[in-house]
Parts: sequence; structure tokens; C-alpha cells
Amino acid sequence: MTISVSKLSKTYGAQKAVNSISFEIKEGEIVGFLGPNGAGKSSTLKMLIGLLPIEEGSIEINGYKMPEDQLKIKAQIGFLAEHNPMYKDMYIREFLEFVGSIRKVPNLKVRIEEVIKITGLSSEANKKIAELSKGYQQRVGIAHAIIHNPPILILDEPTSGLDPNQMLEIRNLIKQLGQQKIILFSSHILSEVEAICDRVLLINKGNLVADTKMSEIQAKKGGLAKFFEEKTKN
Ligand SMILES: Nc1ncnc2c1ncn2[C@@H]1O[C@H](COP(=O)(O)OP(=O)(O)OP(=O)(O)O)[C@@H](O)[C@H]1O
Repeated sequence: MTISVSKLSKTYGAQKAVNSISFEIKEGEIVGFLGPNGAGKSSTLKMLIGLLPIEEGSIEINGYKMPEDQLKIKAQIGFLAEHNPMYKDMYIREFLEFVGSIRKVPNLKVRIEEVIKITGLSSEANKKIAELSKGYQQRVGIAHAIIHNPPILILDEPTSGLDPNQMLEIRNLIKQLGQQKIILFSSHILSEVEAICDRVLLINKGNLVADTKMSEIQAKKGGLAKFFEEKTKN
């Protein structure tokens, strides 16, 4: 399983939001996608999941190409949006049944119980989504993202707005899922990226300014915070 992005670009009007970025991610990696506000992270992630058309460059996932093989690519990816849209009046199982049937997941009832267990939702499983804390709602978002058991998980700001305990729990869940899946996630929380990631992709003003192993960053004085500051000061 490999994600290959080559010379990917996106322009809005006169603004180059993503400027010819290239990277590869291989099986077993948890990769943090970082950058200041407006750097081009969401635009890149949206192109990866087929929500935004590619303007220039290419995206290949396990040999499948965007946009020709979009349906096959979509089957390989689970996505958690930053403002996770959910039907909050639904019960958890009802919601997972709804999204799983859209994905045509085989043995859906069994899979629903599996994802409830994996995401640590068992104790809350009989509640409506609206009745859950933000952290548990985020778990439902992750359960939704993995219902079809995709080998790749893309998470946009998965812990934003969570309290420190919930953040830690979601962080542990991401780490656990990363044992079997490629995970690419964007975050503004550097301590979290430092705790979870094997590697960092850093984007600034649409340009990829670093693609560096976390162990290398941590060996430098000032760690990720200093690294981020230096790479994004222009
Ligand atoms: N639909 C759009 N029309 C015009 N400009 C856009 C559009 N979407 C994004 N942009 C601009 O493109 C640039 C990159 O935006 P993008 O949302 O990809 O950045 P980001 O790194 O995800 O930012 P944030 O961390 O704030 O979410 C920004 O300057 C943004 O204003």
C-alpha cells in the first residue's frame, strides 16, 4: 500500500494554494501534515479524497490513479472531516448502519459491533450521537471513517476542540489504528504530532518545505516547535 503524490497543484483565482507538492507514504506510517493557517493542507487532503478536482500533477494510491479510478481509491480511504458532519439525532448503531449501507459493507451488523469495540464506544453504544461528549462524538466520526475497513485513514484536525483527557484517548486510538493502516492527519497541535507521528510533512504558502522523520526532528535542539518556526517564518 502506497500513496504517491506528484507535483500536485491547486489555484484559486490568482492564488496558488498548493504549489507542485510531491510525497510518498508507505504502509505502517503515521504521518503528520502540518502548516500555518491557509498553508494548503485542507486543499491537499480534499484532492487526495476526491472532494476537489486535481488541477495539475497526479495522485496514485496503490497503483490506482485519480480521477480515473476514483471509486476504487475511495474504497481504500477513510476520511474524518474537521467539522465532522453527523446526523446527531440518530443512535450510534443507526448512524453506522446508514453510512455502512451507503458503502455496501458486507456483514454490516457484525462490522458495526467490531468498530464500536475498536473505537471504544461500547459503554455509550445505546445513546444518540447528540447525547455524547465531544470526544465520544469524535469516536463515532472515526467509526464512520473505518466502517469499510480502509487501509488508509485521513484525519483533518482529529482532536481540535477536545479536552486534554479526550485528546489523549483519541491520540491513543489513532496510534492503535496506525498499527494496521497508513494514517495521514493534519493538526495544529505540535505536541500531539510529536507524540503520534513517525514523519512530518510541513507545508507553507502552498509549498512543501519539509518531509522529515520525527526522530530526526526530535534530535534537533528545540524539537518540533523550533523546526516548525524555522521552516515557516517566510
Ligand atoms: N474555495 C476557495 N476559494 C478561494 N480560496 C480558497 C478556497 N479554499 C481555500 N482557499 C484559500 O487557499 C489557501 C489554502 O487554504 P487551505 O484551506 O487549503 O489551507 P489550510 O492549510 O487547510 O488552512 P487551515 O489550517 O486554516 O485550515 C488559503 O489562503 C485559503 O484562503
